[in-house]
Parts: sequence; C-alpha cells; structure tokens
Amino acid sequence: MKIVDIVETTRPIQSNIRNAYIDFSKMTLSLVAVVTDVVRDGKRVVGYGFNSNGRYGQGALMRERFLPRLLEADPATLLDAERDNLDPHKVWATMMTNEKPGGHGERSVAVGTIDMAVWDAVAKIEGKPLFQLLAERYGTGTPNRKVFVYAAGGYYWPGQGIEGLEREMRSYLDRGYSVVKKKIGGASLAEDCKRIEAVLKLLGPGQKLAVDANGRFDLKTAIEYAKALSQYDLFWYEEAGDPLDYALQAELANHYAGPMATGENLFSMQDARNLIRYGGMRPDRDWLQFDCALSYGLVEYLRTLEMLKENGWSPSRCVPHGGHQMSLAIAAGLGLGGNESYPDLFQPYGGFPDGVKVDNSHVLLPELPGIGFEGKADLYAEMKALAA
Ligand SMILES: O=C([O-])CC(=O)C(=O)O
Ligand SMILES: [Mg+2]
Repeated sequence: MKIVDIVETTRPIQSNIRNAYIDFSKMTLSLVAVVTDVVRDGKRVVGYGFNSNGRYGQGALMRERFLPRLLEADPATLLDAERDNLDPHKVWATMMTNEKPGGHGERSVAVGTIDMAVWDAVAKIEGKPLFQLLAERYGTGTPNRKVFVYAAGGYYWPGQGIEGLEREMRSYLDRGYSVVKKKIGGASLAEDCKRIEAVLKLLGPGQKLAVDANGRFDLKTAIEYAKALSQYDLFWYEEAGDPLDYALQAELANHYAGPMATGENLFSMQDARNLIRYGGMRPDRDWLQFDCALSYGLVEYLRTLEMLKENGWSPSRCVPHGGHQMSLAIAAGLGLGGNESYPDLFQPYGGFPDGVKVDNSHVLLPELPGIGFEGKADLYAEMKALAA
C-alpha cells in the first residue's frame, strides 16, 4: 500500500468580520487530499484535511518541502509495522526531515493539515471512525461520542450594533447551544461591557458567555479588563495577551479568579509546555485551546497530551480552537473537554455531519469511517472535486 498523490488547493474563507487583532477579509485555508492505492467498498481511499481559520493557506510550504519529502520517500518507510496501514508517526517524521527545532508557526500549519488527511485515510483503511481508532490505540478503548460544543461568534461586524449582536447570540441559543462566545478588545472597555451585558441578559439558567481578546492586551489593559470582567460570571476569559507572553498570563491569574483560556496560537508541544511551566494556568479551572490543525497535527497533539498528563493536567481541560471535525474526533476518542464551533462562519469547513443537532451544547457524533467528512454534503463536495 502507498500514497500515490497529495494535492492542495488554497480556498477563501473570508468574511466581513474582525476580532481585536485582525479582520478576515483575505482569510484562506489549505484543503488537502492524500490519495492512496487502497480500495475500500469499491472506492479508492482518499484522506482529507484542512487547516482552521487564522493562519491562512500553506500551499507554498507544502509544495516546496513537505509534499516532495513524502512523495519521494520509499513507500515502505511510511508503513505501520503492526498493521496493514500507513503509520502517521512515520509520515510525520518524514515530513519533518531536515527541519530545525523552534520557531513554530506556518510550517506547523502545513504539517498539521497533511497530518489530518493522513489520519482520515488511516481510519478509513481500518474501516472505522477516527474516534474509535483513537480510543483503541491511545485512550480507554471506548470513545464517548457525546461531545461538548460551544458557539463562537460575536465578532465586530460593520454596522452590527447591539441589536445585531443580540440577534446573533439568540440564534445560537435557539440552535441548542448553552455556551456562546463573543469578542472583546476591539472596542473600548466601556463599549465591550455594554455588549457583554446585552448578551448576559439573553442567557437563561445554565447558559454562559465566554469572551476572547485575541491576544490584544498589554498587561495593564489585561488587568483592567480582568477587574471589569470579574463582576460577570463568565465561562472563560480567553487569550488576554500575546500568546508567547507567559509572564503576562501568569500575572493575570493574580487578578482574575474565574476561568481563563488560551493556547490557540501555540503551535508545538514545546510551546504548550512553556505555557504549562510558566503561564500560571490552573488545572482546576482553566482551559487549553491548542488546535492540532495549526500545530503539526495529531501526532504532535498526542505529545502535548502526554506532556499535560506528566504535569497533572487532565485532557478534559482541553477545548481546542478551530471548529473542525478532526478535533471532535479527538475529543470523542481521547476524552477532551469539548470543541469549538462556529455556527455561521468559515463554511463549508466547520461544523458537523448533516443531521447532527446541538442539544444543551452537546453533539452526538455519528459512526462514519475516518473523520466523518463524507457525512457533510457541502464539505464533501469540495473535497471530492479536489480528488476522489
Ligand atoms: O477570531 C479568531 O481568530 C478565532 C479565535 O480566536 C477563536 O475562535 O477563538
Ligand atoms: Mg480565540
């Protein structure tokens, strides 16, 4: 068995939104297909992957370095020694040949996207859902198909106003979410507090709001916000300062007793480990948002989970960024605390297989081979057009 081709296309996922740091007017992602010579149910097995929003498509890096390394490797060196299948760890090591340590970012997205497609292919070759395969190989043996999801939105839209924000948040609640997220730091503190209070008024018992500053604040501003936010009972206060400013994050813990969240812009096990070592994050209440699609894929994420375990953190404190089905599968297979979801953004890439309903902020994953992309018609149409 072997990989016969890998193709990439860069696709727009732009919209008219902004967070405290960027707008999404030129946002793209890479969509990748890993084509194998394996046939299942009369069809060639093709694995698919894409990166989540925020870091743009990485076709240039893939074409220059990562795809040639895989396609030029002796196919036997990519095989699983114990199973008739590809070995994602060997594929990963081949992609990372002659790559120096450190400086994680961009290449971590290229590798993470290809890694997603490889795991999709591996689970399809094994004829089972990826969450089942992960539970058997790395977890308790039994997946939990019921996964917590929250609705991420509440961006700054031109002309949206408070009514528009309320309409948006109410529509998430109406669709079964009980945790919703909105942006902060893209307006004044006073204006942000008005927006927060407008959303809090919509919430019923058991429903919560999370806020996300997208790394915008210096320490002084992060603390000013922490003081103001402390009056609300928020689900979390996310990414207050620069993702690599561990001292800021650690100091913030002295000013904010409620849950904090961060990690979506840490792209390696080593960076995640520095957050755990130096960032003052509290395993009894805080949340970790590392996103495998941006950070060297699941092969690296398994290392991150191992590191967390060594440091006394449960995988249930992880709720990845990105809103993709790969993290849903990891959550179900390995006991993460849940996954992000963007009900109205970045389509057709985000979301769930067709027919999956959100109920009290949980979804039940269907038993589809691989990651489950074939269950989402609009997404699978894009994938099939790339390679089938
Ligand atoms: O706005 C973004 O860049 C996405 C983000 O932070 C999130 O989903 O938490
Ligand atoms: Mg965020």
